[in-house]
Amino acid sequence: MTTTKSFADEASASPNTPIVMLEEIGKSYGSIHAIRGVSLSVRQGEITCVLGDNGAGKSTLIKIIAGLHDYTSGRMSVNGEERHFSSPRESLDSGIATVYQDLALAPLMSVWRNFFLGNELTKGPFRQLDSATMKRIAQEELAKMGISIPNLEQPVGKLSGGQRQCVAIARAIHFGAKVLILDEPTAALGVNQSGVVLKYVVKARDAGIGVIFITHNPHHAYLVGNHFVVLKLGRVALDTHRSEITLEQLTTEMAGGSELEALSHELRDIDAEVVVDTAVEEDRT
Ligand SMILES: Nc1ncnc2c1ncn2[C@@H]1O[C@H](COP(=O)(O)OP(=O)(O)OP(=O)(O)O)[C@@H](O)[C@H]1O
Repeated sequence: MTTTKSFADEASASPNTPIVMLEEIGKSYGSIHAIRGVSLSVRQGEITCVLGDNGAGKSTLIKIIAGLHDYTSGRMSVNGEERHFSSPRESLDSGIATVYQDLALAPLMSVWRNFFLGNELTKGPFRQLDSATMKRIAQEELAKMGISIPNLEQPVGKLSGGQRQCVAIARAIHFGAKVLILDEPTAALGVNQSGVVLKYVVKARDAGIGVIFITHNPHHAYLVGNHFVVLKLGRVALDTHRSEITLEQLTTEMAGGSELEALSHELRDIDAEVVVDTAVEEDRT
């Protein structure tokens, strides 16, 4: 299916209607079920955090929404319309921008060139690059997000990891993203840099974007999230609103939650058996 509607056409959608909705989505690779029965809603001006350990199915979920893989069961709708993306371009044209951990930036190119990478502005009959306008817009857009990069001529590779994430987020918003998928944006960053990125994630939300924040860090998720979905072995283990969970509960859930509790019971039982066995041994002697 290749309907490519601009999100500008969807301005009348109610803020409470999910922009992207996954219902019981599943994806199998042959006999391997990467995810099963996953439901998720992304709403305007909300941050939905998707948490999960390695192999939980986070990447698979991103790939489906970003148009890299089709799903094999369930239903995905964008603005109420069922969609099966067959390319990343289709997802992007539907207003969904994905910022990957390894960022699609060209490290040796200047910050402003990276900002317009693939969307360059031209002028005149010979379509020369309109560098002056691109620099001005990049400066304005970054300033709007509160991102201060004094020299936009410097190669983007010279920026800190956090600044690079911020440039990628600002770029996605400028080019009309209504949904922003952030793939572990703080995974490779220290505390300060993570803080900078989380601030811009909140700014994106406040600009009315629906954010999907993929992370394995419950502390980062809880700082910014409105909604939390924990994936385990490809299934939803927890789906809850911020008002219904504390950071401690979220952290416990991520650390293994009920499995840890079951394990501690088992260990206690083993302990008790050892005590009984020892007592019996002592009685015999
Ligand atoms: N192309 C594939 N072919 C076969 N199995 C796959 C494929 N991609 C993912 N899987 C399996 O699906 C499950 C979910 O993987 P996925 O990469 O989505 O998890 P993840 O939460 O993103 O993990 P990580 O944080 O380690 O990247 C895993 O068991 C994985 O081995």
